[in-house]
Amino acid sequence: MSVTITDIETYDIRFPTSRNLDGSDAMNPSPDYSAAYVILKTDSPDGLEGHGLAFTIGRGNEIVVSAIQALSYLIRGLTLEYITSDMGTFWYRLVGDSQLRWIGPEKGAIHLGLAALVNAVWDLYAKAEGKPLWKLLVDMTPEQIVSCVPFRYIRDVLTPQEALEILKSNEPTKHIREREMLERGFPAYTTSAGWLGYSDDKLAALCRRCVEEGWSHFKMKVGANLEDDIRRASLIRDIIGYDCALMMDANQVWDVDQAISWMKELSKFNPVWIEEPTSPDDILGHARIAREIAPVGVATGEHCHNRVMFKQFMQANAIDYCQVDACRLGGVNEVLAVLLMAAKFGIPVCPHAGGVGLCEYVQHISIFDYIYVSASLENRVLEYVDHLHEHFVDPVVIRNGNYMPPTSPGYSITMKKESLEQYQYPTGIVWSLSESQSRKTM
Ligand SMILES: C[C@H](O)[C@@H](O)[C@@H](O)[C@H](O)C(=O)O
Ligand SMILES: [Mg+2]
Repeated sequence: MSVTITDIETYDIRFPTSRNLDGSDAMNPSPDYSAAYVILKTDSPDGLEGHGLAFTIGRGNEIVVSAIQALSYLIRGLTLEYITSDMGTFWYRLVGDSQLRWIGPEKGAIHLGLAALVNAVWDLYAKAEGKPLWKLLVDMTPEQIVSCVPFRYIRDVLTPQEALEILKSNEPTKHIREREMLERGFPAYTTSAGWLGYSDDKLAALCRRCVEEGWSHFKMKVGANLEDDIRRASLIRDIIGYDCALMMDANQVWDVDQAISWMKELSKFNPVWIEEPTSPDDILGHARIAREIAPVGVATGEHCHNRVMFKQFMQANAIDYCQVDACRLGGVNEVLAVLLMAAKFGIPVCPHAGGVGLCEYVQHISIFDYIYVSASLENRVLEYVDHLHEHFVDPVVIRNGNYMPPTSPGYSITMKKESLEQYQYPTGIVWSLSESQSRKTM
């Protein structure tokens, strides 16, 4: 039975995370985790909907909501059958609108809006098929997957034929890895303790709790002040020891030379990687940093806005870890392109998560990547952050520091109705109350 997308609803959802400095780092001292949220309404008698979001950190979320609205005419009235008969062409249709393309192309707010919409379509598709997204992808043939991938601009490093070969080589054994995932889950690391705005006491208490909960991989924020970084890294190492892995994240604050000298100081804490050491666009800068601070690895991706950027990072030996982001790239289709390129280059994919809904999204990506694309867990860990999961209908499940595969149909990104109401900006109760309180105290 065919399902038609009849309407597109958008929501500006913001959580006041800056009040506790959750999510704070050297570049972003007070983020309000936010979602430019979209619901695809359909004419299905059982109320089938597709949900998607793009993550932002507060102000400007309304711009991404406008981007979704601007793109929505390209989807309204289409049937799911028509879209899924050729997902690749559908993706080019969204990315190819000549007038909208001018304000990208394939980057910035317009691409974030596109990501929310594309992911909403995949959510709808997976729900209609009655499968979680990772399973929908795992059950596809290599040819079906390749037909979803945008190869434009990346054929010089990965042809459709090569992509097909990667998938075909893993197809006969994918059931073994699927069983393994269902039993053990996908290994994760936690960023929950290491936010820059947390006091030493809070940092220490959270690290202790994470060790008790079974975590063995930790990420801390660095980059604002070297003495603070050294003190905090010693504190963390005292608690987690040297058998656990420690990652560091500078969120783009350094120049290239500064990144190298700073990391020479911090390398005694044996970090696995330094993340976003400099501008996310400086591919050759990352390559130099990677050369000069090895064996500490270089990771980036949460601000890597399209597959072309990732292509060049990989070609230039500028990244050791590829941190794809489910809604910075243009949704599932473009993520598939990056997973396949990473497999060809032998670069581990460790997606960016946290934020709001990013953990819910990327668990599907990593599980699919392992089962069908990379077939390896070596050097692969998926980020986890313990915030805001209570707002989702189908929140992530963590067991012993591993993500357990979602079982409900869809992309796990559907937010609870009451959360959408309460956190809508600026009219939801959470924001209207704080507005009236601040007026009273003026
Ligand atoms: C502002 C955000 O919390 C960032 O600090 C966060 O995405 C971070 O870079 C991460 O890697 O989780
Ligand atoms: Mg980061």
